[in-house]
Amino acid sequence: MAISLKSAAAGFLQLSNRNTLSPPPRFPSGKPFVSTKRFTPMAAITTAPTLGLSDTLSKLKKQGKVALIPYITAGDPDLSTTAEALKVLDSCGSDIIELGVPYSDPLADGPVIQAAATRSLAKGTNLNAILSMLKEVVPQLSCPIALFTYYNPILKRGVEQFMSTVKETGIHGLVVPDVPLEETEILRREALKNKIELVLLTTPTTPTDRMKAIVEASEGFVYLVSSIGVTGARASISDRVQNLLSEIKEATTKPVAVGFGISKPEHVKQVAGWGADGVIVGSAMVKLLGEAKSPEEGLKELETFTKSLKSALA
Ligand SMILES: O=P(O)(O)OC[C@@H](O)[C@@H](O)c1c[nH]c2ccccc12
Repeated sequence: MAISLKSAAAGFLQLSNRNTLSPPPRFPSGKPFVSTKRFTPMAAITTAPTLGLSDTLSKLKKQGKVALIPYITAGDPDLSTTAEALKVLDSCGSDIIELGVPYSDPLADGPVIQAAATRSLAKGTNLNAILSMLKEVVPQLSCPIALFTYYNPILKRGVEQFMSTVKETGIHGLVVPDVPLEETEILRREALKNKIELVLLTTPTTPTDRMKAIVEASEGFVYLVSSIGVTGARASISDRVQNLLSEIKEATTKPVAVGFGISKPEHVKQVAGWGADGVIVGSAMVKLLGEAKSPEEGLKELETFTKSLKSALA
């Protein structure tokens, strides 16, 4: 079941109007992730710590570049492939990677990401397994990771516990699409305490004063949702994004990344040309990985696709 992001005008998704959040999902009892691939400890020790989200984006801005920000769903088709996919995305020039925690009720997701979450949960993927995988893989990456989760898995674990556990993995950012602005205070406080950048989202139907509050509170970058509705590749990107970008840029000097629907090199070029500091591509990446004939096939297609998007930003 997906709800239109139109309702996000009141904050994010209308979940804030719920008296009680739906019961948190029961995470399957997946085994902790144990990679078959070992990295040489020296690589981990000598790798310079990666920059955070905002530092990465301001460095790119100084170079006159726009960030490529892929999203993939953790555990689809499986966690070992996710670990390899993070390395492929990093080596193909991704500047930030959004890693999605699969959730049983992904209200803002379209069919591709919903199906990926269902497959991943059916495989037994859970937050603990994702975090142990990240502990192993993050030191091998040169780009920062932003963990992407709905609000419930955070509430289930407790905000303080969630933030400190997540910080131990070395990730830099957090994106929570359905946290109502009114409830971000505790999230922001705990995120700041753990030096995690909490990214907030604004949409085409968010009233200007609310957009300004969101932009003010957002860390790392501001996520501009390009169109109403749910995630999913679109044939074209609305040129309304250009005006939305200028409105936001009048309100802040923080970097703004655009997501929703972007699925081709020409989309990437267009959105970058409209002044975006980052371009987010999710469903198109998830489809390649999750629907390939084999994990190896999916990783190869992911590499080719990511390189095509990267060259569109050159
Ligand atoms: O899938 P798309 O249309 O390329 O959009 C990016 C999106 O996948 C990613 O940022 C995301 C995944 N799930 C979300 C839920 C809400 C907002 C954003 C997201």
